[in-house]
Amino acid sequence: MSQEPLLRVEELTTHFFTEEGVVRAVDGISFTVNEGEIVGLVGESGAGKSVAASSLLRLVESPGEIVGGEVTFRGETLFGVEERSDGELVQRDEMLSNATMRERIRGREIAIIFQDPMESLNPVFTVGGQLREFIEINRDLGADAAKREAIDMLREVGIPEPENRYDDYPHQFSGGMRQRVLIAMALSCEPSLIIADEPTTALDVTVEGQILDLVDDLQDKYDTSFVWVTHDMGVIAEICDRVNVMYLGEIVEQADVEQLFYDTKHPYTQALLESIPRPDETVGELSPIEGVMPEAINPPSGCRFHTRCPDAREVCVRAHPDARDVTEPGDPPHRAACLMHDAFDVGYWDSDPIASDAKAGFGADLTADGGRRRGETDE
Ligand SMILES: Nc1ncnc2c1ncn2[C@@H]1O[C@H](COP(=O)(O)OP(=O)(O)OP(=O)(O)O)[C@@H](O)[C@H]1O
Ligand code: NI
Repeated sequence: MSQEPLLRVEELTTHFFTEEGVVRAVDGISFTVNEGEIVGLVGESGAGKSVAASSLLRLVESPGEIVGGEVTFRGETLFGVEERSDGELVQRDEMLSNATMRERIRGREIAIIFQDPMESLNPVFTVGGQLREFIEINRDLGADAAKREAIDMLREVGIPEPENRYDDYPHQFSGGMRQRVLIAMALSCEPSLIIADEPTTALDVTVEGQILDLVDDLQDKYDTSFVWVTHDMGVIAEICDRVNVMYLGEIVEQADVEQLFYDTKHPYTQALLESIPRPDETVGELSPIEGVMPEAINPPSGCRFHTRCPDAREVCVRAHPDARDVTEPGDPPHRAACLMHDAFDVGYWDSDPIASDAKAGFGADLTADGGRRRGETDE
C-alpha cells in the first residue's frame, strides 16, 4: 500500500528512570496501522505492551518518559523528538500540544480501553449518566440528544433493555457488561482508532468470545482501526489482521496473522504459539514457555531472548538482531529479529548451540501452569 498509514510508529522508546536503574520498557519499536485494520501487540507479562499502548497517546507517567522515536496519526505528529546539533534531544516543532492532545485527539480521534472497567467507570455515578456526559463533552450535543445517543450506543454493544439499565450503577453490571459499556464509550465519538489494552483478559472465555465477536461486527460497521493488546495468541487469531510480537521492549516478529501462525519466523513466537491450544493440534502437544522473562532493567546481551531460546547459538549472545525483512516471495511483508535468517548473515549456522533455560528445563516451575516441562504435558 502506497498510502500513508493511519498510525505510524517509528523507533518509539519509553524508559522508566527508577532508583534501581533504567527500565527499558519500550526500546525502539516500529509498526503501522492502516485504515480499518486490527493490529495486535502480543507478548508475555512485562513485555512492554501497556507502556507502548499508553505511549501512543503520550499517557506515560513519571518516572516513565518517552525518550525517542516518532508517532504520527494521519500525518500529524503525536510525538516526535529530534537531535539538536549539540546532541540534545528536543521535541519537534510540529508535535501537537498537550491541549490539542487532550481536546482533539484523545477520546475523539483515538480512544483507549483498559483491562479494568472499574478504573474508567466512576462507581458513584450511573452508567448511563457517565456515558451521556462523555458524549455531551466530546460531541458538543445537548443533554437530551446525548442521552438518546447513549441509549443507542448501549443497545449497539448488546446491553439488553438499555432504557432500563441506563440508571444502574457500574456495580450492578457484570464484568462483561461493564466492558461493553467501555466499548460503547470508546465508539460513541466515532474515533478512527481504538487502542484496546487487554479489555477481555479478566473475562471468562465465553464472555470474551462474545465481546470479540461484537468488536468484529462493530469494526465492520464503523471501519474503526484497532491496536489490540493481549498476551493471548488465541485472541490474536480471532480478531487481528496483522500482529507485532513483543519481547522485553522490542518487536521480534511482525507479520499478517496467517504468516505469523503458519510461517513463524521467530522462536519466541513459536514458543507463544505452542503454549496455546490450536484447533489443528491436540491438547497433549501444549507446552508452556520455559523460564521467565528477564528484567527490562538489565536485558540479556545480544538477542534478548537467547537465555530462553531453544535455538540459541553462541552468536546470539553477542549479536543483537534488529528486525529485518524475511518476507517469502508472494507473501505480505514479514519481519523478524532472529539471527538464524539469511538476512542477518552473521554465521548463525556455524556457531555452536548453547544451553538455554529451555534446554536445561531451568526455571520451568516458574511458568504459569505451575511447572510442567516440555514433554510432560497432560495427555
Ligand atoms: N511505573 C513504572 N515504574 C517502573 N517500571 C515500570 C512502570 N510501569 C511499567 N514498568 C515496567 O515496564 C515494563 C513493561 O511493562 P508493561 O506494563 O508495559 O508490560 P505488559 O506487556 O503490558 O505486561 P502485562 O501483560 O502484565 O500487562 C515492565 O518491566 C514493567 O515492570
Ligand atoms: Ni499490560
